[in-house]
Amino acid sequence: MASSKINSAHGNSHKLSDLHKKVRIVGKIRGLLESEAKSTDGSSSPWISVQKSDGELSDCVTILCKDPTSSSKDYKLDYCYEQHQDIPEIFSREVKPLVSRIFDGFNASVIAYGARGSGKTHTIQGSCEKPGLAALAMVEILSSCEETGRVVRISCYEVYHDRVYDVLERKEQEVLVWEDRGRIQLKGLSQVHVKSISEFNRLYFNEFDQHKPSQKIVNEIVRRSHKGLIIYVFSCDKDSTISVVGKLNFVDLAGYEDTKRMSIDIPQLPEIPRINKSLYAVENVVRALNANERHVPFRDTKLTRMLQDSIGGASQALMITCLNPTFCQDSIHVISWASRSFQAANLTCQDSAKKAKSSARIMGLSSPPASRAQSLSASMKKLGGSLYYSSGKKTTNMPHGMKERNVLPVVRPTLKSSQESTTLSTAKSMEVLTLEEERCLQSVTNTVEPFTPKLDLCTQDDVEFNLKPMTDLEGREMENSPADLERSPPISAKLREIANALKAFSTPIPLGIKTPNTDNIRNNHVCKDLTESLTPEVRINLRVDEWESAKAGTPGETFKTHSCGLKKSLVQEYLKFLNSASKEELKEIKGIGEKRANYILEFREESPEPFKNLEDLKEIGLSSKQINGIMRQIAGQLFS
Ligand SMILES: Nc1ncnc2c1ncn2[C@@H]1O[C@H](COP(=O)(O)OP(=O)(O)OP(=O)(O)O)[C@@H](O)[C@H]1O
Repeated sequence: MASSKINSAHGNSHKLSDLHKKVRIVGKIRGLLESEAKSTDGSSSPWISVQKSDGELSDCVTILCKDPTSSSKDYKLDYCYEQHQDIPEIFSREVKPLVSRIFDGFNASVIAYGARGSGKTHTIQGSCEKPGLAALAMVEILSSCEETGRVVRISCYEVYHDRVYDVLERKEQEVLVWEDRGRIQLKGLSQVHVKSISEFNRLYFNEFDQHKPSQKIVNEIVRRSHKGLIIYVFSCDKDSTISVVGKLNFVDLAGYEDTKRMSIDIPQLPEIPRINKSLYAVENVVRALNANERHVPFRDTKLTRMLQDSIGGASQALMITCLNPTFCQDSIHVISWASRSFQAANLTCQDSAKKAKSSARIMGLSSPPASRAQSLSASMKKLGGSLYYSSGKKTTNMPHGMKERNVLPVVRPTLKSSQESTTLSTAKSMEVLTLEEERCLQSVTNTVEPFTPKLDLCTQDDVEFNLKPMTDLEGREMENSPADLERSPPISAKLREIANALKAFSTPIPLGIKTPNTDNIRNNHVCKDLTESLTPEVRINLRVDEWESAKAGTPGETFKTHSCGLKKSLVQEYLKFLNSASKEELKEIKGIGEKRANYILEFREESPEPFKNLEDLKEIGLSSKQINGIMRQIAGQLFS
């Protein structure tokens, strides 16, 4: 990976590749508590250690965790602050650059995540004596606003049981999270004008400390919730019209705790499963953002919805993974998740560089970088917004190439009225980012891939599709995930018919019939539309080639070959369906709403059979994960 670095306005170095990351993921190992220092044997090596292969210049760091119950494991993150590195250092290296972005019209978020007692509150909130990142940011923002005449306001909230409550103005009523054309509105959340740091301290510490005694008692029962602070910077023009310049969010997430491992002596709080669910939701959002997935599940919880305009789109976020200095199984869980999200971002960076390079090769472009984007967009326009190989085959590797006909709406910078102040700032940010990232993309990868920063808005289509269950670290579906609760009714009748057709197909296989008995199949066949597709190519392949070869193998091999053949048939049937079904039939399929159906039809006008393999489904805005999910579900229907 490119190790070239650029210096920010504050003398902090950031890798060029970091500019592509939505969420930078760093670790922080908490300092030892007095009690821990006493019980720690100074001669033994710590359970957690950080390796920086290239010193401070490392692109990433490796965190080695010694698990007494199993072998040591290592995890990679963007960076990790060790015990001796304290909050002011994290502030100047990580948060200060975000603060300066607020004044440029961007939103940003700093989120602390970790096991219980790992130092999240210490990092974000700190105390009057040892201010945390939020207070340090406030000092910086206030001093800058003093010079520019800008106004600072803050809001504090608490998310408890997926309900948002105002902390500065206590009331029974919960805060409502509304989305208005991509703008997140928090109805009922008070904003308080802050002019000095002492005013801020009084509001911030007093309000939160009501719920958080500074001296914690082990196994204490306190209300456990996520706590957030929003710092808004407003500018005031000559007509005294106030508009938001940017906002900076600080979130102190509730601690992760594995309930399965909790001792029976420790009273289990009823909110823990819900807390863990909401932590998974944050994880899923961060991973989707870093993996550059088209769909980001912001709608899974109130908290992720609240943060939508401050971690998605043109915003940037910092995730601080707080780690316990003494052995903690929950910290291993947390760091393995963080490492996965970090790697998702890296794979995306490498992937887009590779894709762009191969596109460049395919297009045979040899023009200098500056003119490449132009020539590319010209060819795209000529070809109706799609990229084509010279052979006429559509490329599937064009994550941004679909911008001319996005299935998911793309927020374009529109400068409308002064009422839309937040939109104004977002729009401005996006313009700036487009240029910045486009320039950066060209210098890092020397590519021709067009870059379109997007703020994905969830449409009704996405809501329908967004019912995929949240998964835990092992990819298991979480119990009672919102997706379970709202799981859509059984797959549409059309797919059931496909499944039935496939069941019918599967019958003759063990008999070793080389050509399908179409009469039998037709008799069992319930789907009139599919009668034409009773002898799919794949079936013949299975009979003649695979079945024959499998016959000679062990029962295991035979079974494998047949399963593989069935899988191929299922895929072929599904693709055939997408290539031929009417709009209404398409809309019956989970994941396909009005927009995707229109898009498919439009696609079919260009080419009679646009879907030749599952990869082609990416062109209707589905990610690999979503495609796999659909196929798994269809296959599951065979046995329902
Ligand atoms: N860097 C540090 N150096 C020394 N002590 C620390 C440090 N960070 C945290 N602590 C102490 O560790 C204890 C736990 O920290 P903190 O309350 O911030 O954890 P937490 O992750 O917010 O816990 P919870 O999940 O319960 O909210 C506190 O007593 C705090 O003062």
